[in-house]
Amino acid sequence: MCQNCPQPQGFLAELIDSGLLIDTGVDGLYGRSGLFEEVIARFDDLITRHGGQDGAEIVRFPPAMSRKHFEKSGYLKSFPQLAGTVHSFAGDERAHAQLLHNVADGVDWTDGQISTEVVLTPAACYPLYPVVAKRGPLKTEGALFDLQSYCFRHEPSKDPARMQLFRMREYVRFGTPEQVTEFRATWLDRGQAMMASLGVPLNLDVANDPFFGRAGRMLANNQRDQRLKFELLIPIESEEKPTACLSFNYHQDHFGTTWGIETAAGETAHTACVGFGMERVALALFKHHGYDVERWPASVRNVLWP
Ligand SMILES: Nc1ncnc2c1ncn2[C@@H]1O[C@H](COP(=O)(O)OP(=O)(O)OP(=O)(O)O)[C@@H](O)[C@H]1O
Ligand SMILES: [Zn+2]
Repeated sequence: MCQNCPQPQGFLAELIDSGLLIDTGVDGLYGRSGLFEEVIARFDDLITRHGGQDGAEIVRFPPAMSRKHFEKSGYLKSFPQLAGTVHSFAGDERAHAQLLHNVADGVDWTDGQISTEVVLTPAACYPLYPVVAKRGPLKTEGALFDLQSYCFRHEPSKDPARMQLFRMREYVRFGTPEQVTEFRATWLDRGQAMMASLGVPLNLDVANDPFFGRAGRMLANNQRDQRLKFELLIPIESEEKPTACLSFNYHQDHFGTTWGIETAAGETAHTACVGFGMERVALALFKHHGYDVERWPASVRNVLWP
């Protein structure tokens, strides 16, 4: 073991010692144990038990998306600091020899890399909008989707709840402003009831996204003032700064305009989503109920293992 490298501390160290998370040497990039995955699967099932009756269309994308779609989505305007792009080698044999030299010398070997047609998915719903746009105008009842994906965000941290690669389950609603705000109101109630049944302390608050730069601060203020984003917070790494485990976002016509998605009446569609941070919820359960799931409160076990 590296003697001079800082070793994980606090909750992260406990998670690694207990074997639930597996250290890779990169902050925010962890392997998961079978037990950790079992808890994720049980929570995934709980979400379906709360939302499955709404008739959402289930869609799963791999954890990468079209670079063209990503560019058009506007993500780089708001969050250039979080984006992860996929590059690849495309040189000749000389360039290959140079690359191997650079690797051996421990110097940057990536300058010859060229961008591929894929980038890493930043939020589970991003690959969906162009697909919905391509289908043409929505039906009168709008549309509802059930998504889950690994997502990448370049925000390396020692906080185990802030990962670089994590799973997000989402329900995404498309329709008129009334349809979409009703969906969000329903999930604000449901999400709180669902998490309360897991016996963890929670608190709902208005929030904003970490928009980049000076223009971003205005966007963030506007998002807060208009109450477009709510987060269900649970203390994980810190009591003072609880962690967003569920997010409820009303995008207004942002994605409808970006992608040209129309309602049945020919208006620009509004969208909203509820996002569940799968790893964050699992971490919250281990934090508040301990590492031995056999000893979790019976009420919580009954909810997860009905
Ligand atoms: N770095 C991360 N690691 C693990 N889960 C995350 C991370 N970022 C977001 N999530 C989860 O995905 C959900 C939806 O993402 P969203 O963009 O709304 O989060 P966020 O507002 O960026 O979170 P935060 O404010 O903590 O950065 C969040 O509610 C959270 O549970
Ligand atoms: Zn974030």
